[in-house]
Amino acid sequence: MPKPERTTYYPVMLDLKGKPCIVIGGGAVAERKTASLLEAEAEVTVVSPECTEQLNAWADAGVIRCHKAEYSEGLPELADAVLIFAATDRSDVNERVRREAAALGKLVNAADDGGEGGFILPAVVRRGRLTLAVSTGGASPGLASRLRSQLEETFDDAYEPYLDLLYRLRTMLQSQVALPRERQQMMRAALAWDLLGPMRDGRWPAERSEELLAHIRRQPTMQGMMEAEDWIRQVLRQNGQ
Ligand SMILES: C[C@@]1(CC(=O)O)c2cc3[nH]c(cc4nc(cc5[nH]c(cc(n2)[C@H]1CCC(=O)O)[C@@](C)(CC(=O)O)[C@@H]5CCC(=O)O)C(CC(=O)O)=C4CCC(=O)O)c(CCC(=O)O)c3CC(=O)O
Ligand SMILES: NC(=O)C1=CN([C@@H]2O[C@H](COP(=O)(O)OP(=O)(O)OC[C@H]3O[C@@H](n4cnc5c(N)ncnc54)[C@H](O)[C@@H]3O)[C@@H](O)[C@H]2O)C=CC1
Repeated sequence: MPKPERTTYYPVMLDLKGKPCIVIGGGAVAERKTASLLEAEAEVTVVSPECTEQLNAWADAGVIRCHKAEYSEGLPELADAVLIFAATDRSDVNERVRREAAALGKLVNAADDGGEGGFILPAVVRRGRLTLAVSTGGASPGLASRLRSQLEETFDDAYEPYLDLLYRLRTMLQSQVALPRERQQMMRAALAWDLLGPMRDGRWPAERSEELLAHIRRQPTMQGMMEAEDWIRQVLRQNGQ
């Protein structure tokens, strides 16, 4: 069988907080794209004569801006947008959005093509600071969705406090340990403690993380990390390992 053409997409994590984005169309697909933009705290404008109940509720609550009109070229919101989404059920309209975006040198996501507009969306799992994204490059969005469900089972809520602890530890070491090599060594030691399991099964309650951080703050060296490790072992033994 001849190998069909394949695009190698470039994955990035965008910070869209407070950034203007525009969604053309107001159906189920537009709602899903808008929901993920809101999760990222983007400023969303929707342009569509008809909108889903949820989109209307967001507009009424002032969470998004909504223009109840058909798309037409030259919208200032489109020119200002960092990202553009064409999500109507009319391929001719989506194509016009794609052309206008291209003329402005902007990236566009078109819901009805295999990614010609510049970018496609992955299926996403979030656990606090952890983001897992799955893409099949447009080959099978349904499979991307199924894999996302599987990941949701494997990667549970324990990752949220676990990553919060790692984040706070890393931030502390960045300000207290001057040598990057020593910091890296200390972070490797912290990862090896593998506190995820104990956080999951209740052997490591949240206040223990505070105590651990205080301990390392008092002695931000490899020696301090080794002593912290002994203390962790003791805590876990007490809590019935
Ligand atoms: C190229 C891409 C462009 C883009 O939209 O970014 C695109 C395109 C198209 N999707 C279609 C159909 C479906 N899309 C989904 C679901 C999702 N689609 C998403 C992304 C993408 N969809 C991008 C590629 C992603 C990748 O492959 O990696 C997800 C991951 C993310 C999101 O949308 O936020 C989200 C899952 C979220 C989750 O569950 O977590 C389902 C399943 C369902 O609804 O349950 C179906 C029906 C089953 C099926 O067809 O597989 C059609 C055909 C329409 C038709 O037949 O008319 C097209 C158009 C075409 O292929 O030309
Ligand atoms: N990328 C994806 O994940 C998926 C993409 N699709 C594609 O996305 C398209 C849209 O799907 P749904 O949201 O389910 O359709 P829908 O029929 O629920 O919504 C279509 C929306 O487009 C709006 N619209 C129509 N003409 C317009 C215009 N001239 N200007 C502005 N808005 C206009 C309508 O008001 C309506 O809100 C489908 O036709 C299909 O091609 C479908 C499923 C998944």
